[in-house]
Amino acid sequence: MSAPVKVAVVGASGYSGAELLRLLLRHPNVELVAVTSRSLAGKALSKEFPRFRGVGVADSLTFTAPDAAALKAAGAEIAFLAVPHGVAAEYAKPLLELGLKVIDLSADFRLRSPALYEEFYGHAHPAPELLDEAVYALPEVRAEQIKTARLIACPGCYPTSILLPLIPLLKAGLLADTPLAVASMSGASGAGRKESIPLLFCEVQNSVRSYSVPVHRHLSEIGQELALAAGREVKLSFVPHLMPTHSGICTTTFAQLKTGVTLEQISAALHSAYDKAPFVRLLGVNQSPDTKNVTGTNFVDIGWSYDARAGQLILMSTEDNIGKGASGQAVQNMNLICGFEATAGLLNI
Ligand SMILES: NC(=O)C1=CN([C@@H]2O[C@H](COP(=O)(O)OP(=O)(O)OC[C@H]3O[C@@H](n4cnc5c(N)ncnc54)[C@H](OP(=O)(O)O)[C@@H]3O)[C@@H](O)[C@H]2O)C=CC1
Ligand SMILES: CC(=O)N[C@@H](CCC(=O)OP(=O)(O)O)C(=O)O
Repeated sequence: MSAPVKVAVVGASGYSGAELLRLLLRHPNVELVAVTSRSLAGKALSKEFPRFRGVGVADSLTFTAPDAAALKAAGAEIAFLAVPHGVAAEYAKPLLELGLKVIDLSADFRLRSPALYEEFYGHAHPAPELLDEAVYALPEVRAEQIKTARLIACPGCYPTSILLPLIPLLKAGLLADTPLAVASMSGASGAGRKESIPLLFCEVQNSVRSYSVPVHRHLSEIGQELALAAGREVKLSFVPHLMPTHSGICTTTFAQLKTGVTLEQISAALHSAYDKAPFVRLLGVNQSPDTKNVTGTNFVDIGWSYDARAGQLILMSTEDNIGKGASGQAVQNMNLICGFEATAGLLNI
């Protein structure tokens, strides 16, 4: 067996960072060499996350302050960036210059257009010169480009659940050119591990609420990727909701079929796209996916239905926001870059 790849996690104290640690500590082809956090620098990893005690190298790792040169000196070949957008680009630049590959979980390299980034993120792009080479890394859609990339932009959590059912249908030209409507619900870990009154247990429990209407920043990347799939602009409304769970995303999308298109054609397009995709589970017609079946995994479960009375196609998908929606997908991308088994380290259920 070849030597394991040496990896570092920047932002290892956050929710997606900790999920990366969980996956990487048990990955058969990976050696975790550095974990960073500004606030926890100097603290032992297994003191902050006792669940990792005794697992792999966890007991010998201590958080360090994030510094590109130090990660290089630790031997890292790949750096995962699990830090906020706006910040990630600042780390990506020196890491790439030092010869590391970068797998970014933030939104910094997802959009092709710096102007679109500025419109949706409220500040100028910190490293527009890197946008051309970054790959929007949905492994089921862009595997060949991911394999040779040195800068990976992992898709957002909501977008992953929305794009996977829609892309094959748009590519096959099965959907009418009418606006799509999308409603998604996310567990609270989607908002990150930060102090915030609206995210306190007592504020979140027994409550489901929509937010960021009418424009959530994920509309930018969803629109970009749907347009690439359809070869035309695709209009959509998107309403996210916060639900009182730790994690999980449940998405429902309403679309209209082109005249004459049947549900059998929808099923065929989805099966043709995903029958060989190890992390997309097609549940079938009138089958509702459930977040509890994907929590802690890298799976996306997809069901679909047709409401003949309203003339609406209904696409239903579930995933774990920090699994397939973030850290699982990031590891799936690493597996592609490194030529590992597609499922290496990811077949936890
Ligand atoms: N949570 C989720 O479901 C998903 C998250 N993402 C993306 O992943 C990234 C991380 O998200 P999440 O894990 O939720 O965030 P958290 O708030 O839970 O964690 C953020 C991490 O980044 C570190 N950090 C914060 N500011 C800086 C800074 N200026 N420089 C260096 N490190 C910093 C924090 O540690 P410290 O402050 O100690 O340095 C912490 O380790 C974000 O870009 C997010 O949008 C993507 C998909 C889903
Ligand atoms: C519940 C919740 O608050 N979710 C977050 C999802 C953010 C996220 O993870 O954003 P990226 O995927 O772009 O990195 C939000 O809506 O802002």
